[in-house]
Amino acid sequence: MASISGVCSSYSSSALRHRRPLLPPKPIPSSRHAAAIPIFPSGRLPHLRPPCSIADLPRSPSTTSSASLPPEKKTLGIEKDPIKLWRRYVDWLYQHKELGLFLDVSRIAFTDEFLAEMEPRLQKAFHAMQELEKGAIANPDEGRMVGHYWLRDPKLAPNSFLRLQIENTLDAICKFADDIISAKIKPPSSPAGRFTQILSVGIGGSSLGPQFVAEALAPDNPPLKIRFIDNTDPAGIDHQIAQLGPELASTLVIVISKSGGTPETRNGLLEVQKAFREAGLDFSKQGVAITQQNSLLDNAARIEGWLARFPMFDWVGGRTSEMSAVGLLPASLQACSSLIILRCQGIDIKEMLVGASLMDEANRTTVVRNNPAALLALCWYWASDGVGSKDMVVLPYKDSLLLFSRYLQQLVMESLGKEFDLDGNRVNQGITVYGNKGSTDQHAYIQQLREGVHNFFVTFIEVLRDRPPGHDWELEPGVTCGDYLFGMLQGTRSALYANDRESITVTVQEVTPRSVGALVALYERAVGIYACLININAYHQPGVEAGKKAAGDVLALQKRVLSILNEASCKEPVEPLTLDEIAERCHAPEQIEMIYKIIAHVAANDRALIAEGNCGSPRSIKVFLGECNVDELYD
Ligand SMILES: O=P(O)(O)OC[C@H]1O[C@H](O)[C@H](O)[C@@H](O)[C@@H]1O
Repeated sequence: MASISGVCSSYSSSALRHRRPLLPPKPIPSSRHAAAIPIFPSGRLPHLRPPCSIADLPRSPSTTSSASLPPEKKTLGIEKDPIKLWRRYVDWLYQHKELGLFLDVSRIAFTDEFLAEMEPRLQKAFHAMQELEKGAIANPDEGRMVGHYWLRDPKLAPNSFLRLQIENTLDAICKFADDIISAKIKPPSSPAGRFTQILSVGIGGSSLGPQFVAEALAPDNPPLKIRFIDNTDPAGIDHQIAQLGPELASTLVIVISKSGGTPETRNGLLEVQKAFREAGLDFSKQGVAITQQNSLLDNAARIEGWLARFPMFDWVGGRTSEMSAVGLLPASLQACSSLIILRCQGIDIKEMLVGASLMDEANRTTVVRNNPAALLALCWYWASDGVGSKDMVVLPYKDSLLLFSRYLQQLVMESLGKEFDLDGNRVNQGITVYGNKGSTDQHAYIQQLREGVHNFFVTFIEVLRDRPPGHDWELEPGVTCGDYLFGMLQGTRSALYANDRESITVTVQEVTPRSVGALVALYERAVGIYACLININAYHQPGVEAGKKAAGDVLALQKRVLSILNEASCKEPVEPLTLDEIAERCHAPEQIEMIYKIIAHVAANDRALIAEGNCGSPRSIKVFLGECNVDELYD
């Protein structure tokens, strides 16, 4: 049995959010004072970027710009006169009639000068987006097209092969969902005679969209309830499997991974398959894969004869895959009331696609004030000086939209958070996104937003319809519960603005498949346009690879450590080793800290490793294995 004295098992991971120090409030010269251009800490000049160089965009030489102002000047420029503000509100209010969606940018204090300056850059961004939609290699590093817009309008796909792939996949999803919901396809050994649970195994873009949509749109008591494994945390996985209990026999497991080789997803699958084996169930009769053709996952699913396989396309990125099989299959399975199961359908995925397609259409106009995604990108640029100097706090005032900010966190931060621009300059770009929901968050951190460090702008998401018709009542004369929610949103917006905190408000009538599709499409396009404005590739994620590689190195080192300990523990008498000795025998003296952490972790997990000494003073520790495995091969 493993044991280690002290507090070795209390290691905690570091904070999730990476914060960049704010730029010092140096004066930024206007174009009329171009001579005194300040050098920023990273050596970059945030307002002097060339246009987006996606595809074959013409490159214009850098020009001096006053596209944004330092914080103190912006504050001075914030309009407070209510009548002038009302005029600004009316002047700038964007409405999408068919979608019932409004965008209010009046509480972002951009100036006419800023608009004029951004206009040519936005036109270049529009051109780049047109090229992207036509099939340009918009992800140059990976040599890939970027085709998520085709998913909701397949006729836009650059050739008929791709169009058919999209259409056929959608047909296959609808048919499969119908067959599952109507119990035409059943689990082999469930007394229920139909699937009753869905377990989605995936991470990042292969999970965040489905989680967001399930939270937003799933019916109250769906006959097919969805749950998620989105980590390699064994306790978290156990928790999900334990909650399924005997219903594992009627669980449809959807394994989602574009690459088909993501370790967390593979581990989740292996854990679930083990649970199936232990329950005497045949996983292949209940497993579905969504992945690229011929990936490791695809091959395993094919060889093992899983229930179904659906394709992920090379030209759809994980974080923009909600309208592919990744998002549509889980959504289409989340059916309504079990009483009418034979006539019941899941979340209306076609409506989601319509919402996204209508929003895409609106975002194709080159008239900036009529283009909601461009307006968002413009506001982001203004509010964060085009360098991410302010964070984006996303506050939907609707419980069902709780996961929108989490979904946007990946979409925005993985797309925009880049070290280099398209010309190879080090820019360390990005915008930090966080938020949960209002008014809940008013009782958590709004205090700081109102009065504390001024390093953010807010996006309120407002939903006009409080609850389905016929259910409302007045809990005070003339006031409903929903009126309170409305009041909280409006009050917070006003209170923040009164203290010079800028905000955007997106309003939808209701949370429906259509409005959810529209919101996804709105932010996808805003990210694309903003990426063009700051001249970065929004469609790759080179930084993620570094962490994955480092994790692989840690596991390789762990195998070496265990192998060396095994060798020493097989000696007669057993030879306990100090950390220095282990590091030396691993030929990795520089890795001694990691070796210490590996030993502490293994020791905390009953893995036959004995560490004597006080973990508070690592040099005193001596380690050996409680069992010698002569045949054990750790490499
Ligand atoms: O879908 P997968 O290939 O399993 O990838 C899952 C996730 O992996 C990486 O972390 C990427 O940075 C994400 O963009 C991606 O969504």
